[in-house]
Amino acid sequence: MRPCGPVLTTTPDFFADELPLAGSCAPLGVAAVVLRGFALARVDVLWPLLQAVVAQAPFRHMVTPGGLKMSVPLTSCGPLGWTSSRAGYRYQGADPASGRPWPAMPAAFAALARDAAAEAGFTGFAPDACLINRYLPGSRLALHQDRNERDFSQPIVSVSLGVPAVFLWGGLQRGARARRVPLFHGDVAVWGGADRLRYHGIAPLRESVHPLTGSERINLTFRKAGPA
Ligand SMILES: O=C(O)CCC(=O)C(=O)O
Ligand SMILES: [Fe+2]
Repeated sequence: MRPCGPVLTTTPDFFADELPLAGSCAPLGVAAVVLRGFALARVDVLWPLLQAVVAQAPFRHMVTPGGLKMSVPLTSCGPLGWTSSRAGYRYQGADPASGRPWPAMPAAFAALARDAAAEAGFTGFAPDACLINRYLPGSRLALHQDRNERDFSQPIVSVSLGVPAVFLWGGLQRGARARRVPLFHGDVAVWGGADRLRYHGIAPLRESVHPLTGSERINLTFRKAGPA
């Protein structure tokens, strides 16, 4: 992993501080890092590809196994898509809303995930799932582990677009105190190895405006979900 500077623990004024951070890197753990602005130079390519994915598989609110409507609507691309329902959390090859396969993962998405993983020390990352979350002001994601994947030797690569958010970075136990780490447009968080099962979440999104996404934050989470 490349050398990392100190973690930014306060939220600076949005956007004014975004560009100076680009290219720096903030350690989250022994095998976890935020690569500041890693995706920025690729956004012009990623954004229209994302619109095409969402046109085929629109965002939808899923229901938790406990019967609650999730506050963050989501969709997926790639061979496998993460789903939640009364029956539990699982990866599926078809979009339950349409019965059709999820849209293909654009090559530029997979390349970004591979390159960010390599930058963080995980070479050869080949995601088979890209979960896409859409946050509106007030949307949040409760602390959770990403643990529906088969192979925990593979990292998680998480790309932030649009309005900044506060990433809650916890421990290996649910009760551990979570650090608050701001994530900006273009930042890529990567966690694996000893940090692969760290609890994490997103604090309620603040009201803000970004030139690309308006009041929204979009997150792309790349995983290797299926068998090797
Ligand atoms: O939106 C984020 O940055 C995190 C998303 C996440 O943890 C998930 O979808 O499992
Ligand atoms: Fe997660």
